[in-house]
Amino acid sequence: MGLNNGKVETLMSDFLRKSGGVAVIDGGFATELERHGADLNDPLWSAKCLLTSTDLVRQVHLDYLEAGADIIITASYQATIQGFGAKGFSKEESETMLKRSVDIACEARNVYYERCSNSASTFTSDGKILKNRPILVAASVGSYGAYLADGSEYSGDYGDAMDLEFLKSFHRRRVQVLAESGADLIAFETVPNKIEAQAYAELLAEGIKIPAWFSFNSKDGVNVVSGDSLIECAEVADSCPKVVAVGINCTPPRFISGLIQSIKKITTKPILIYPNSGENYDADLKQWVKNTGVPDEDFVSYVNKWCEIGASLVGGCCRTTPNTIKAICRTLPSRSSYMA
Ligand code: MET
Ligand SMILES: [Zn+2]
Repeated sequence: MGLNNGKVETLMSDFLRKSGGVAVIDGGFATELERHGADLNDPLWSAKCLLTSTDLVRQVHLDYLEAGADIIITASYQATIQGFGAKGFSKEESETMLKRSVDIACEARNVYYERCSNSASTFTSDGKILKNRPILVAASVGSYGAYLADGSEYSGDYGDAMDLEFLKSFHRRRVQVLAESGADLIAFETVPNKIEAQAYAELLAEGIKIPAWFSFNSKDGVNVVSGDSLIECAEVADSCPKVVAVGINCTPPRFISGLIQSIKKITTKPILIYPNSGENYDADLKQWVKNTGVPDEDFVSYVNKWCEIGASLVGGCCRTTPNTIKAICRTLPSRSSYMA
């Protein structure tokens, strides 16, 4: 076992200890860019802003840090070499764009640390949190379904012909580039099925030098969106030494407690959760629509319960905002010490 392995495996436990046991992940990234006027109706979705609006990308990262997030997730969710290629970019240019997503997040972290050291208090009059603390940059990898940009990250249905080698070769170079980019870890987000989890696990074993988290999505509170067993998906993550946290994102808040209970039966790794606002994505309309089922009242009121039953990383996904993250920080006992 090389030097790096030791560091890889303890990154998250060290970070959580320094963060007081619970760490805060940022909130919706793409939907926050949209709230600021970005038009993401494009196969690249949020990654389009890596081409057109890098200042806005940096600003949204900074807004989340100032709202109290300890982990910021890069704009690379839908950034793929194949997706950039379809727009006429060369392989080299596409790789530069992937690296840029990490550079921008690291720049935001540097600006934030500067603001912290120049500020007399940790809580400014306009409600910003300027507290020097460990901050991680997580390089986002969205699924093959996200690249397809047809909503299939919410169906997980890649057809019967899909195979593991295809998915591995689809993601391989992207994962290698992000792993060498200066990010602290890779966030495999919104993983919709078991075969994609297996592909990621096998890619990590190909000499990737940074750790990763696996975060699945569910639309029934029992299985992942494809209908594959969440337990089996989480077992894939659990068996992978470089995976330092397992959990759920972009899933309605009302399902989260049950999903945490399932995951904790099969792993002792830290559990992460960052639900969406409880609305559903309509792939045809390309819009988030209110669901007609059980209402998801302000999910912040559930956060301490989720931590009591086993979550140690909490944030928000689509349609959540810096205000959501601020409210999460305010409600966590370990964080309220430096909140006004
Ligand atoms: N980190 C990504 C974002 O917030 C996750 C999207 S889930 C569809 O944009
Ligand atoms: Zn989401």
